[in-house]
Amino acid sequence: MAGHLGDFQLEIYLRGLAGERPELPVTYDELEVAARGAMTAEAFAYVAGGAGSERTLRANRAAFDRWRLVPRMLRSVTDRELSTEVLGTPMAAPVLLAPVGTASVIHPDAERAQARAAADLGLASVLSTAASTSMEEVAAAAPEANRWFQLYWPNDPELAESLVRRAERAGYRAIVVTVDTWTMAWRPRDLALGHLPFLHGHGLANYFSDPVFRSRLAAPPESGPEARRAAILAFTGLFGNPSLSWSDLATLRSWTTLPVLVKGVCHPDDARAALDAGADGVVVSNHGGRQVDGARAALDCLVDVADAVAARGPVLFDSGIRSGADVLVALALGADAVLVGRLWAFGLALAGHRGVVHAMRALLAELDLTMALAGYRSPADLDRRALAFER
Ligand SMILES: Cc1cc2nc3c(=O)[nH]c(=O)nc-3n(C[C@H](O)[C@H](O)[C@H](O)COP(=O)(O)O)c2cc1C
Ligand SMILES: O=C(O)C(=O)c1ccccc1
Repeated sequence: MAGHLGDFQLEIYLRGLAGERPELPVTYDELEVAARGAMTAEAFAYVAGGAGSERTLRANRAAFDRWRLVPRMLRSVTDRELSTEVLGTPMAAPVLLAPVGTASVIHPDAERAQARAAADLGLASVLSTAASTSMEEVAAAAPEANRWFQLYWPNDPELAESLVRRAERAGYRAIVVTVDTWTMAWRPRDLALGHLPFLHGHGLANYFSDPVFRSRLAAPPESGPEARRAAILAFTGLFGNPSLSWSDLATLRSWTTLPVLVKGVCHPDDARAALDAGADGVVVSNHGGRQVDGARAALDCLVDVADAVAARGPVLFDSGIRSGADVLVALALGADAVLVGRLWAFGLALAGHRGVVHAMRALLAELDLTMALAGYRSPADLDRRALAFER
């Protein structure tokens, strides 16, 4: 039988027959519990936590529970196709590994493991600006991976341009500019521990390796503890840019020929503004509930944004995807692909590269099996008629 992504299920049962239990959990909730035991309290708070009272973190989940698939039967689902292409990037399934900054607090292999896992599975992977491995090192570690670069647009325009040009040179295939995080939100779990990873030097590799950033320093960061502290402080001073407006997207466009996606769109008017300003696509996201506490669930924003964008460009979605069934719901509501953040991060915490592959394979297997059991052969066949809304 030609390989289905769902074959991971059979593989697990066959190993069970040989007396072996899966070493790692197959559900998000159990991955999170296990990952908690494998991480420092600080790292777990940082990854699992959200903004404020975490209302939006919870709302992201609650929104999924209101949509139910209405399975269809006897529709000949032997030949299934999950692969797709988004803005010229092929992917084995409409699932990307979301940018997760300062991943070295989670596991030393961090973004290398992210990109290598994506390559192993044929998925696309989005590298954070706030990575603990430079974009060139990640490219060298996973040259065959389909890599996109996520831009935190700094308030130093020359640095912004340098980051974008480096990404294009290093073979990244799209720029994902994140617009919901020009500063870190009020995050009580991190505040309670008084801990922010980048103040400890995590997630700064793209800055410390950048010629423009380095030219702003009195001494190179590696020349001693004092210089390193000064470089970290310089980073905090230029990380975000609250003065940006939609018209600035044209400047970003002028730096690169790569497709540009705007990540962090919730309002349909912002989706239109992004496309009017020259973006090629949008990512509906509330940053996994980490930025605006009280913000509407990302899934509830998806419907309105998908309607506003119509066929003008791809609509990607993240914030709250925990299972293959969740992926189906987001696709049926109009997403062309989804990103997952914490899921791969917890896999990383448990077993590095192997853990990321495991967590993603479990998601893809459930996606494939649930899609087929619900009567669909490919994501393109899904639309809102696949769902019922439960109050
Ligand atoms: C620990 C952590 C770090 C993150 N860092 C970034 C980042 O550097 N850049 C970015 O655009 N989004 C970042 N995000 C947001 C994710 O890209 C994504 O929007 C979010 O995790 C999706 O929600 P999920 O975790 O429910 O899948 C981060 C999320 C987490 C959990
Ligand atoms: O923590 C985050 O959500 C995030 O996006 C971020 C921002 C700056 C540095 C590292 C991560």
